[in-house]
Amino acid sequence: MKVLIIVATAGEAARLAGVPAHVVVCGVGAVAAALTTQQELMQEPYDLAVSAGIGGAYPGSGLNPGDLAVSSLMAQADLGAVDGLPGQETFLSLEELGLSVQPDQPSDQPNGGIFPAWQGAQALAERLQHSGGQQSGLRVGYGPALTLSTVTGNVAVAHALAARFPGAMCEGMEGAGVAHAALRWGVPALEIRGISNPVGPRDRASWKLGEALAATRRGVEGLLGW
Ligand SMILES: O=C(O)c1cccc(C(=O)CC[C@H]2O[C@@H](n3cnc4c(=O)[nH]cnc43)[C@H](O)[C@@H]2O)c1
Repeated sequence: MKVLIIVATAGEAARLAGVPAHVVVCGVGAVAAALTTQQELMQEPYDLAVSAGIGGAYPGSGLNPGDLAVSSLMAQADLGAVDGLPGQETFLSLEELGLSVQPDQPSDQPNGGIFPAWQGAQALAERLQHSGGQQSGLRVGYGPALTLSTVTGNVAVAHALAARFPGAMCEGMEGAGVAHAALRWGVPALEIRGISNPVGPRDRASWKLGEALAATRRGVEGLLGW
């Protein structure tokens, strides 16, 4: 299987050195990720496009820093509108607004920026949990991977996002961009995130970057059968 791996930063790419896949650094954010994915898919055919790197774990995911999240879907979770008075705001998704990221979709089936993951994702998560996980204590979660342009910085918003996406595992800033570009090329997509921090109040000093990067590599190696 020929795999394209998109990471946001050079530090994330360095920790994937030597893996048998094409690893590309896109910069931070879904737009950067989509543009880079598109550019790579235009140049060569791939069987799978993967958004990989560090990420936050949602409350209720059961994941802690150093664990691993494998996506069941990639969602651009902040696409929509906020309605209502201050303190009583509700979020309206693109689907609720009758809008779509795919202009060719029938108007009664809008795509609100939610992209299903590669069909092998769940089996990968189970395999990683049962093989590597048992030896090293690595916990592997399988569920929605949310993409946001602004990192979530408080518990209330973290819970609201987790309520909108039941079973939400992780938050990053690129996954839906990779998935959106891949969809346009008919290439399956997947997101793999090593957990660096809980989603919520910003406490950058406590992030477990080394452990998160190691978990990301474990996930990528498991995917590539390496
Ligand atoms: O200093 C900060 O507040 C800060 C906030 C977000 C990310 C960073 C980075 O240095 C890494 C950028 C990279 O990290 C991913 N990431 C990691 N944790 C989260 C999160 O809780 N929510 C969203 N994104 C996260 C993201 O994909 C970026 O590419 C520093």
